[in-house]
Amino acid sequence: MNDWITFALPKGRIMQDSMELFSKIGITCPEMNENSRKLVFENPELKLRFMAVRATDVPTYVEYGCADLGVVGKDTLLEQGKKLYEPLDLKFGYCRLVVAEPKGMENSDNPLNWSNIRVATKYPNITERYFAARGIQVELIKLYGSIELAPLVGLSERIVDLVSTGGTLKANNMVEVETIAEITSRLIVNRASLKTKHQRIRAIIDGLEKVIGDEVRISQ
Ligand SMILES: Nc1ncnc2c1ncn2[C@@H]1O[C@H](COP(=O)(O)OP(=O)(O)OP(=O)(O)O)[C@@H](O)[C@H]1O
Ligand SMILES: O=P(O)(O)OC[C@H]1O[C@H](OP(=O)(O)OP(=O)(O)O)[C@H](O)[C@@H]1O
Repeated sequence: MNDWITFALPKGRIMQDSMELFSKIGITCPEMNENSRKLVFENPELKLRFMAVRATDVPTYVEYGCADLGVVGKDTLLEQGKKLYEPLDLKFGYCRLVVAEPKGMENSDNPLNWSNIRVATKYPNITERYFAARGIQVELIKLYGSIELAPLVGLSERIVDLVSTGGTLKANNMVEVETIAEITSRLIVNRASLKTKHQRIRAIIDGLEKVIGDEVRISQ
């Protein structure tokens, strides 16, 4: 089995973009198109295996070598701070990590005057670091989803969360006040696999790099 390549892919929105990109360098898995509750899919002809995992668990599977390669949002990498080899920005999954607050509040609320604030977020480490660098003390409330609910019910006025279309903020009567980071999906690689399966992994990285470069050039 050691000549197989295993990918850890997040079950959510990144999965389809990942497989679309991989198909451009011949990495495919017809078994994944079947509707099932399976978590591992194989393409025996190409000796490829795909694991469908929670987005936040992708770095763990790659770190421990259960997967040779993984696709994960930069937000998750920044939050977890694991030392993983991250050779490629895959350029999809674009969104921004922002500070937001209820609409109207921004008129009287100058971020330069913040000294002690409460923030609800899925990203406590990034949030803590971001505000600490500016000398702002932050009381963190860790949530696991639907972050935009927090200000509506008085849990916290401010949130740190991802924004893509801006639709969720708007629907919940909130506005962005600061951008913390621009986010895209990244390819991550297990360091030992990079040595033991060097040829196959190098070919995948180089192939993807070329496809992404070509796409960027065409779109410019
Ligand atoms: N609205 C969005 N638009 C574009 N990309 C997004 C958006 N929200 C999240 N992402 C990116 O997709 C990644 C996975 O998000 P997804 O919603 O699929 O999983 P999740 O529910 O956040 O994670 P988990 O399953 O571990 O709780 C995020 O880490 C981020 O990089
Ligand atoms: O700007 P938009 O295009 O509206 O996207 C932003 C929303 O997408 C993500 O939530 P997700 O759908 O992952 O749900 P969750 O909050 O339950 O994690 C993010 O946490 C925002 O809530």
